[in-house]
Formats: sequence, C-alpha cells, structure tokens
Amino acid sequence: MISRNTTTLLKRLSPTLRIAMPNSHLYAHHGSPFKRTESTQSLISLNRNPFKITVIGSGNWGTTIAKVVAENTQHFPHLFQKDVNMWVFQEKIDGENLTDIINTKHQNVKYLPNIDLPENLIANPDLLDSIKGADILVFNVPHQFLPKIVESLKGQVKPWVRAISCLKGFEVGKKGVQLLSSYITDELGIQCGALSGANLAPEVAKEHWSETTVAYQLPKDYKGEGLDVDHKVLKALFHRPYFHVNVIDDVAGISIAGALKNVVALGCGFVEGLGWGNNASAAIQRIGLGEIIKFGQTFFPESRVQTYYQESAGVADLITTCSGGRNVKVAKHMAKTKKNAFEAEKELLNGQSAQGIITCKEVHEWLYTCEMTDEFPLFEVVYQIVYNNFPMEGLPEMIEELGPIEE
Ligand SMILES: NC(=O)C1=CN([C@@H]2O[C@H](COP(=O)(O)OP(=O)(O)OC[C@H]3O[C@@H](n4cnc5c(N)ncnc54)[C@H](O)[C@@H]3O)[C@@H](O)[C@H]2O)C=CC1
Ligand SMILES: O=C(CO)COP(=O)(O)O
Repeated sequence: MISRNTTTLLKRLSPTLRIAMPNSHLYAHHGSPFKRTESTQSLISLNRNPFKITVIGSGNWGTTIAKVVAENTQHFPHLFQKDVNMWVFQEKIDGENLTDIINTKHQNVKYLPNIDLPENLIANPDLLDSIKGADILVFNVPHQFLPKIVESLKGQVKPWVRAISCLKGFEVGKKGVQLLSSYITDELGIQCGALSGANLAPEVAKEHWSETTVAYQLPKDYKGEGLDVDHKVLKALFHRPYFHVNVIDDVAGISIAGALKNVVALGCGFVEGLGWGNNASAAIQRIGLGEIIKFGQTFFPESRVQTYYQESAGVADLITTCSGGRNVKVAKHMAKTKKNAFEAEKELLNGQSAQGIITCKEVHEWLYTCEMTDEFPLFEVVYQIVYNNFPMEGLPEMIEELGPIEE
C-alpha cells in the first residue's frame, strides 16, 4: 500500500526525476526530492538587521562551504546580508593574486577548480578587514593554521558574534585535548558550534546530494528568536537542496567523529595500499568506530553515542572518507611508494591537507599523557606507522597485541 502522501509526492516528483536523475545538479534548484522536513526558513522573521557572514578559509572545503552560504544569503535576504566575505590566505597563481582571480573569474582555480562561485562571494586577503561587521564567523581552515588565525583575531571580535567550526581535528595543549569549537570559544570569547558530516568537498561543490550535521548550543547570553543565531537560522544558512542539514546540540559528538575518522582513514589507506582488499578495510573501520566511540565516552562524556550512527557526522563520514577521501589516498600512496606521509601529501594534494597526519600525532600525545595508548590500538599503530616507520604489514598483530577494546 502506498500512502496518499507518498502518491502525491511521487506525482509531484516523477517528471523531475525522470528527466534529471542522472545529473543531480539539474534538479537541485527545482525543489528537493530529498526533503526530510518542511522548510521553516521562510517563516523566520528577524527583529534585527540581517546577519552578515564571513567564511574564514578558502581551501577545498572552505570554498565549498562559502559557495553554499553565499547561495543561501541570496536566497534569504530577510535573514542574511547578500555579500559574503571569504578570507583567503593569499598566494600567487601564475603571478596573479588568488583573491583577484576569485573576484574576477569567480572560481578558486587552485583549491576548487572548475566550480563556479556566486558573485556575491567576495575574497579578501585581509583577515581583520574580512570580519568587519560580521555577525556569524564560519571557520574552515586546516586545523594546524587555526591557532595563528585565532591569535590575530583576539580582541577584535565582539562577544555577541557567533561562530561555526567546519574544521576536523583537535587542539592539544595546556588544557589537554580540546574540541576546536571550544578552543575558539575560549580564545575569542564567542559561542561556537560545529558542522561535520559525510561531505567530500568536490561532491558537495558539484551539488551532488549529501547530508551534514550542524551542532550548536544556545549561549547564556542568547537574545531570543528573531534576534540571535539559533538552530533555525543555522539551518537556513547551510541547508541547500543538494546539502541536507540536520541541526542538533551534540557539538562534542560530531566534532570527535569528524576528527578521528581521519586517523581511521589512514589505516584503511595502508591496508588498501598493501592490496589487502575490502575485508581488511572493513575491519579497520569496525575497530576505528569502536575507538572513536570509546574516545568520546572517555574524554568527552557529554557526547552522545547515538550521534555516531544517527547523524551524517559519524559512521557515514567514516565510510565516505575511507572510500574516497584525501587521507585514504595519501596512506595508499605511502603504502605503494614507501614515501613518508608528508611527501605523499605534497605529491598528491597540491597544497591541500590530509588532517589525519597531524591528528594521529595529537591523539597519540594526549593518550600517552594519559597512559592510555594501549587502549586505542588502531590510533596508536597509525601514529607509529606515520611517525616511527613501523611496518604497515605489522598492523593486525599490533592491534591484536595491544588488546581488544574494553566494553
Ligand atoms: N576537503 C574536504 O573534503 C573536507 C574538509 N573538511 C575539513 O575542513 C577543514 C579545511 O579543509 P580544506 O578547506 O579542505 O583545506 P585544504 O586541505 O584545501 O587546505 C588548503 C587551504 O589551506 C590554506 N593555507 C595554506 N597555508 C596556510 C597558512 N599558513 N595559514 C592559513 N591557511 C593556509 C590554503 O590557503 C588553502 O586555503 C579541514 O579541517 C578539513 O578536515 C571537512 C569536510 C570535507
Ligand atoms: O572530511 C571529509 C569528508 O567528510 C574529507 O575527508 P578527507 O580530508 O580525507 O578528504
């Protein structure tokens, strides 16, 4: 039996699906066949000026998210100021500033080639100028560059500004292991949530359907609906017909999942590069998921186990990264060529970053401090392979030796 709602939906969608299904970007702008919930965006009314957005970062994901945001600011002029600033770490491409290329050709030819960007996305090489008047900061840089950026922003950001971190990684320092959103909050004194999901940037940039999770907790100084950033505003900012957003509270859960799946992906790349096939890769992902959940429960007890399997950030992100992400590619290349991680990253990624290389070191340092490296054998063996030339072929024995994951 097909319900009346389903029949109506099928009738509504069938012409679109028949014509457009092979090439998803064609239907992306004509209503969404994947809509899970009714749109609430048009119902939001603001009792303040529309929010001004700045995206800090312009790499592969930084530029993609800036594109998403700039499309939505065009779409919701009652909520957002149309022009979106994107801070670009300046570099020359054939003698020309990357910012000038982005602002005239409307493509990021180095980090997101062949993708047209909205004309209301303005590249700016001056960090402080780019955040002038911004109400919402979207952080999106490889996480090794975050401390320097945050240092430059200290004292320059008003306390009522809100932020979302799209970064995948941790900050390990004096305060132990920290979520990057908490690090931003602590350093800049602003509320910060996170966006994380099964989101290979090139696919999102081509407007192929995917899901993501945004997590945000209302701050103590929340000004109220229509006056401040909340879940509805964030859904309006990030949701697109091809990029489906679910907004939740569990910032820790989605951040841990996003950071640690990059370490697991290196493990998958090693076994794939050794030619061990799908069973070995699945084994790494199973063990990895267990360690991700255990890490969360041990060090961030506020994170929810359900997040890992109910949200795009979690198992889905693990699967997509281990199938086609940069970390898996770099690790495969290491296995095949015997190059080290940094050489492989440089050779393959044209300036992009495989964040698992740094994250596995940060995780090792933290676990070592806690005398818990043995309890996370996969994370530890990945670190040993990357930094101490431990032979990849010894990976199964090392995992076995360090012991099974405790219940
Ligand atoms: N690319 C992807 O598919 C996805 C990436 N992410 C996460 O998003 C974050 C950002 O990644 P991407 O945008 O892909 O970056 P990327 O890997 O493309 O890195 C290149 C960016 O780093 C910048 N950069 C280089 N040196 C710098 C310096 N000294 N200071 C500041 N910036 C510098 C470059 O200008 C460029 O914008 C990472 O944490 C990543 O894990 C999350 C989801 C998907
Ligand atoms: O985070 C990602 C997909 O969600 C991207 O993974 P990689 O950095 O391994 O490409």
